[in-house]
Amino acid sequence: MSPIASALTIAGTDPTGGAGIQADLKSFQEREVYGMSVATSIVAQNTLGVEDVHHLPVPFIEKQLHAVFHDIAPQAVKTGMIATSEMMEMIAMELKKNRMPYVMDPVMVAKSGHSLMEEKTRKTIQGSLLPLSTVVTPNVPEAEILVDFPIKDQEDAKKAAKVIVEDLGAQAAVVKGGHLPGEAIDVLYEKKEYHFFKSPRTETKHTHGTGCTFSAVITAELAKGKSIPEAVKIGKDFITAAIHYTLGVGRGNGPTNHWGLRLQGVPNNATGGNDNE
Ligand SMILES: Nc1ncnc2c1ncn2[C@@H]1O[C@H](COP(=O)(O)OP(=O)(O)OP(=O)(O)O)[C@@H](O)[C@H]1O
Ligand SMILES: Cc1ncc(COP(=O)(O)O)c(N)n1
Repeated sequence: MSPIASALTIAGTDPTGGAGIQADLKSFQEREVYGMSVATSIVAQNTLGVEDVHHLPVPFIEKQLHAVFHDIAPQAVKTGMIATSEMMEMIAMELKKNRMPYVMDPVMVAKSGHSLMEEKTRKTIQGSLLPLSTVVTPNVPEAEILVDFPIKDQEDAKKAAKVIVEDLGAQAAVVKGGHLPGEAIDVLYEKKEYHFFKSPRTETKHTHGTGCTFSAVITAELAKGKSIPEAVKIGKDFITAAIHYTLGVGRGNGPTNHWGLRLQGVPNNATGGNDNE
């Protein structure tokens, strides 16, 4: 067993720290997992919206990945914003060479409405990254694109999670309930079973980066060797507290509180890494 667990995020940036790589690193740190990051796109954004996006050249993203893999082997990896098919195909090749638990957050559109993924890339996912994933964590609009049918309620979310696993080839899928009315219920489908993770809905506009944070915590817990349902449970508790203990930062849709769960006195369960070498 490695002395400590480490995790890698491959994603876009948010200079205001609420979403993307910055939110992922804060989440890894809170779970006492050593965090590493590879940037795919530099995004000029804040809590008011996305101003501009600069994609890094694919060979440069590849160099960053090599820099990590040649030095510190992570025990788990996640992807967030992967804007182009070329990026996606290169990352898929690297993940095939470096196998470890892999969480895919299929980021497509920012809450502010700005597209973070080219239209044609939405289809590339299915043939490249999705079948490699240990857990896929779409929100409702993303799941609708992946499965190609509307999701109006929990029954539809259940169907979608099953299709993502049984037809599209992910090991497990969590369809998040943030965009459905009522309680915030996330549906996990894994090993032919459903698990439901429920929390009251907090009435707030400060939900910037909730999906990034949730999937980063799942990644951190898989790096420690937790099972998928255990990791999702911790992810859900973490994001529920992060939304509840709002910081009130920012002029728009503010970030969540990454130390919210700590305020409830919940231990981080730090353990050694899950050896997958
Ligand atoms: N208002 C809320 N109150 C409580 N939980 C919420 C709320 N909104 C979202 N959640 C929870 O937050 C997590 C992320 O869900 P959401 O559907 O917002 O993801 P997302 O749209 O991908 O997020 P983002 O695009 O901001 O990264 C899920 O566990 C969801 O249930
Ligand atoms: C780099 C990056 N990744 C993901 C999101 C999604 O977060 P949200 O939907 O809350 O804007 C984002 N805004 N920026």
